[in-house]
Order: sequence, then structure tokens, then C-alpha cells
Amino acid sequence: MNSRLIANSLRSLKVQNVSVVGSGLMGAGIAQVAAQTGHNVVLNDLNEAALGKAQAGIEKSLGRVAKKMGDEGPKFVEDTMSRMTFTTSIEETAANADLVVEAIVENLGIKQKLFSDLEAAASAQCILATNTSSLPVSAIGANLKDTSRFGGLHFFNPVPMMKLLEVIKANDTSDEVFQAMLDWGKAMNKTTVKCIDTPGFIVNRLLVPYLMEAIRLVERGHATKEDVDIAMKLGAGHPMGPLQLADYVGLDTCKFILDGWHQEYPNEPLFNPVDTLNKLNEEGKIGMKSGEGFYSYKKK
Ligand SMILES: CCCCCCC[C@H](O)CC(=O)SCCNC(=O)CCNC(=O)[C@H](O)C(C)(C)COP(=O)([O-])OP(=O)([O-])OC[C@H]1O[C@@H](n2cnc3c(N)ncnc32)[C@H](O)[C@@H]1OP(=O)([O-])[O-]
Ligand SMILES: NC(=O)c1ccc[n+]([C@@H]2O[C@H](COP(=O)([O-])OP(=O)(O)OC[C@H]3O[C@@H](n4cnc5c(N)ncnc54)[C@H](O)[C@@H]3O)[C@@H](O)[C@H]2O)c1
Repeated sequence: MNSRLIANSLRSLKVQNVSVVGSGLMGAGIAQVAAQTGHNVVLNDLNEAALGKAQAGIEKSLGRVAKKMGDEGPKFVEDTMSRMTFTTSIEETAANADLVVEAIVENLGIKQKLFSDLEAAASAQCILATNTSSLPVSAIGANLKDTSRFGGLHFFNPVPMMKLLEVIKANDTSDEVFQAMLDWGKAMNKTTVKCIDTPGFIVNRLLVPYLMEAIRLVERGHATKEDVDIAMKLGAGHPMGPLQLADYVGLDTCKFILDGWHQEYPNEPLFNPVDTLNKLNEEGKIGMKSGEGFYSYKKK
């Protein structure tokens, strides 16, 4: 390739039109931040009800951001919302996208099928990325015809507040695509870190054992859950203690990740099942979203 062609192909990887598939907790947050930072955004979900809920959540979150902006707040909300489109059509989602970020249910088969559909509907230059928490990125993209345009973009909850973005190089991610994902992270006002495709990348590989050890410590009766949370907030400077954070993430999500890794790595004791986690899940106490987990969140 001559130098002009190389320059053109690199330029074509600049991301302006962003589509997000899955309008739940993470997808809505990613779409919101993309629109806040000047991108044209299409947010996709399976049904209108999910999209309606996402739109209301985004407006509420933007309101919280706008509150700190004084007189400029209302225009900021209006401008941000004007850059967003909501749809259930995969064709519309992929049509003009420079980048599609997938944030659907954490299920390998469903994610693989979605990426095959996206590849068929998107342009050849479009970058495809997954926000998976715990699955191997390369496996999610394994059925793509062009695996070089695929990688991982792992955001943190709540997306509008958390400054980090992990950018994951899958087995075949090209250097150009990886660089474009890093550049886009900056354009999203996130601090990026690079990681290869290993279980949990950086944060979750450390966070999952930490949260599980905190639960085991309480199970052994070495300290109360309240004291463990206070200790890690005041002694380690964390914004939330580990039991609070497990409730915030969702105890169903914690269990899903732990069970998957235990199955994959049965000899790793850090990934062994945790009795209290299983019991709370059986009782339907899965954290903040259900009103109860380690703590109660029911309005009194
Ligand atoms: C087995 C283990 C499994 C691990 C699972 C891993 C999952 C995943 O892969 C990785 C993760 O995400 S790991 C999880 C990673 N996540 C963590 O580790 C999170 C750790 N926690 C934190 O960083 C803080 O506690 C928070 C930022 C959540 C809340 O901040 P706070 O100060 O404690 O309390 P506050 O009073 O509520 O909020 C104060 C102000 O912040 C603003 N604001 C807040 N939310 C907003 C939103 N959605 N929109 C807009 N704005 C928002 C707002 O201005 C608000 O003021 P307002 O007057 O009320 O509008
Ligand atoms: N929750 C977290 O803290 C967190 C943090 C980082 C990464 N993640 C990852 O992000 C992804 C999404 O997590 P979440 O917590 O936002 O989930 P969620 O359950 O809140 O939202 C998932 C959304 O995807 C939609 N969906 C499912 N299948 C779809 C399909 N085929 N096409 C379009 N939409 C579809 C659902 O209707 C739902 O609205 C998961 O892979 C998860 O591991 C989650």
C-alpha cells in the first residue's frame, strides 16, 4: 500500500457515528457519554419498552450532570438528546456506524449471533467491539469473517461517572483498529488502559477475588459486613466497601461470573463457589436492584 492509501485507511477509522446494542444499564450509559462527547449515537434494543426505559434513565442522568453546569445545563441536555436515535432495527443500527459497541446479555452464543448480524449489515470499515465483563473477547468475535476489526471496550458502572475504559486487543485485532479504539476512549473523556484478552482483563481479575474474599471473611466470622465495608472505605480509600459494591453490581452478576470462571478454571481456589452468594441468589436477594442483598434498600 502506498503512503496516501495507508493515510486514507487510517483516517477512515476515525469514529464519529457510534451505535450501541443493548440499552440496559451499561448500554444506556455508553450511549449517553458518547452523545455527551459530541458523537452521533444510535441506541438499539430488542423492544420499544427497553428503549423507553433507557431514554428516561439517560434524561435523568443527564439532569444530574446538568445540575452542576448552571445556566448551560438545559442546552447541554437538549443538545445531547438531539444527537441520539433509538431503534430496534439492526440494519438502522449498523448502516452508518463507524463503531458498534455491544452491551447485551452476558451469553456467548447470543453475542456471537449478534456480531454475525452486525457484520452483514455494517460497512467493511466499521469497528465492532464488545463490553463483556467476563467472557473471552476473541471467542465472542470468532464467527466474524473479518476478525481484525473486532476488540473489547470494557466500561465501568456507572458509565457517566467512572473514568476508566479498558481497551482489549483480541487475538486478531489489527493495530489500526486497536489505535482507533484507544483514540475513541480519549474522545469519550475516559482514561484508557490496554489489556490482552485474559479472564477479567485488569480490573475484574483483581476485583472478583477481592469481593469474594470479603464475603468469605464475613462467613468465617472474622468481622461484620459493616466493619469490612467501613475498613475498605476508610483504610483503603475505596468509594464503596466490597459488600456494598457486590450489592451495587448485582449478586446475580457476581455469581454468574464466579460460576463461569470456576467451571473454566476448577483448580483456581480464588474462583471457588461462595456459600452466602449462592444462598442470597436462591432467596432472590440479588442486591440494590431487587431491594435487598447484603443490605436492605427498601424504602421504609
Ligand atoms: C464477582 C464480582 C463481580 C464484579 C462485576 C464487575 C462488573 C463490571 O464488569 C465492572 C464494573 O463496573 S465494577 C463496578 C465499578 N464501579 C464502582 O466501583 C463504583 C464505586 N462507587 C462509586 O464510584 C460512587 O459510589 C458512585 C459514583 C457510584 C456514586 O457516587 P457517590 O459520591 O458515592 O454518591 P451519590 O450521592 O450517589 O452521587 C454523587 C453525585 O455523583 C453524580 N452521579 C452519581 N451517579 C450518577 C449517574 N449515574 N449519572 C450522572 N451523575 C451521577 C451526581 O452528580 C451525584 O449527585 P446527585 O446530587 O445525587 O445528582
Ligand atoms: N452491569 C455492570 O456492572 C457491567 C459492567 C461492565 C460490563 N458489563 C457487561 O455489559 C453487558 C451488558 O450488561 P448490563 O448490566 O448493561 O445488562 P442489562 O441486563 O442491564 O442490559 C442488557 C440489555 O440488552 C438487551 N438485549 C439482550 N439481547 C439483545 C439483542 N440480541 N439485541 C439487542 N438488545 C439485546 C436487553 O433487552 C437489555 O435491555 C454484559 O456483557 C455485561 O457483562 C456489565
